[in-house]
Amino acid sequence: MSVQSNPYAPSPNDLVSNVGNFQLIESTLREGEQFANAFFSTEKKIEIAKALDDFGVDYIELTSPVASEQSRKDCEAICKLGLKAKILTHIRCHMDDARVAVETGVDGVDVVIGTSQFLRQYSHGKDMNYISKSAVEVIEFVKSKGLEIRFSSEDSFRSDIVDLLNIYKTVDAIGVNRVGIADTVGCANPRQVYELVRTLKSVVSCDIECHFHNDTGCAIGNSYTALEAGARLIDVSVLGIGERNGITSLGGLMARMIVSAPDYVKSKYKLHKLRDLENLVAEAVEVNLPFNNPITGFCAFTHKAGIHAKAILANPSTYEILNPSDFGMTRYIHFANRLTGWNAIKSRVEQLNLHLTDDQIKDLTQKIKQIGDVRQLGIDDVDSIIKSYHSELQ
Ligand SMILES: CC(=O)SCCNC(=O)CCNC(=O)[C@H](O)C(C)(C)COP(=O)(O)OP(=O)(O)OC[C@H]1O[C@@H](n2cnc3c(N)ncnc32)[C@H](O)[C@@H]1OP(=O)(O)O
Ligand SMILES: O=C(O)CCC(=O)C(=O)O
Ligand SMILES: [Zn+2]
Repeated sequence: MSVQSNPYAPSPNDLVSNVGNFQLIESTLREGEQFANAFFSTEKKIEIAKALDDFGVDYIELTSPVASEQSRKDCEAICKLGLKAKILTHIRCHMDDARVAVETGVDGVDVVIGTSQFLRQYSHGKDMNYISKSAVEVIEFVKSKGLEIRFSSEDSFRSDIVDLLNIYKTVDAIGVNRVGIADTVGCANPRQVYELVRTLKSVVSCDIECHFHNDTGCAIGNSYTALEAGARLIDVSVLGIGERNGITSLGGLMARMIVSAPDYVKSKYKLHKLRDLENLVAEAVEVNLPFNNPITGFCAFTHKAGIHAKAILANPSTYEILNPSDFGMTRYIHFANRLTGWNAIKSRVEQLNLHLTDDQIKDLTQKIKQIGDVRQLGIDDVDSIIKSYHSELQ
């Protein structure tokens, strides 16, 4: 059989794509703290930061140190842990915030200010001239302290494109490390993302980071498209927790990226730790893992209908684009239902170490379906139907 190249990988001729060379800014301890249910004690923040670091994220973003006294102390405590991931804090575009941030021990500062008409009018009330001046002042100050600095325009997709490009050009010219695009209200679609990132890439030389809210369900798709268009960094949080219904989820993005850049993703991230990480955060914010969560949802690798089960038993790739073992998970063939087929039942008979001919298994399958027509079946039910069918034949 000929070796086929991966159809989901970027084309080798696509020189702008960062699909196989992306970084994660993990924001569970910043955006995630804005999730309605979130309250993280200092100990819990430290536990989550260590788990994120162990998973392999590149950056950990923390709540602004001016949010509260304890937020500042927690930021300092996490900086002292000596993690491999770089520690960032996230502040308004204001010298008062910047002065506090640079004293916390962080490796870098993420600065943001709204550029859309909505935010200019109703949030901070400043015009583009003021925004540009304060951005330059904050960036030069943070740089003078030897720290990384990123400048981001909040609500980028509802901002005027000329305003956006001007401010990004200004900050790029003074040596900002990254610029950020933020889909603060989750309004952007993948095509708009591709166009904005490509346009921005043609006017700045620094890296581009993207932040996508999931109000309209596009966060993971938009993140992928941003990387295709040349963005380098994506903001994520565990389970996607954040303001409203949150942002790109770490696990969801891993699912997408392992398909397109398997070697990169597997070598960089400890994927088998994803489930523990998600359980840790889910428990901390008192939610269950969503049933349809990519990778770790309880049925993410469960195959039910007979047609699926037969093919999966023959070759899992028929109905799986992700390999559960890459994440320390296992697949499951759901045979105790009326949609089952004789191939699934045969597999169960073999697991029970029983011997029946194919014709007997087909007959047995019809009996299981008859019972499945009147009530929900459990594994134990079907196992006893199989066992009594078998013993009646003896
Ligand atoms: C889209 C995002 O998620 S951005 C990140 C959001 N994160 C946070 O808000 C962190 C938690 N926030 C807080 O603890 C508080 O809001 C603080 C400490 C930052 C500010 O608290 P307060 O001074 O009481 O102000 P309040 O929260 O009511 O209003 C926000 C203030 O920030 C100003 N502001 C808002 N965005 C920005 C910005 N990007 N740059 C500079 N100033 C800004 C507003 O003008 C307003 O100032 P005002 O008091 O002069 O009107
Ligand atoms: O700093 C950023 O880039 C994003 C800020 C934010 O959370 C948002 O705009 O939704
Ligand atoms: Zn956000």
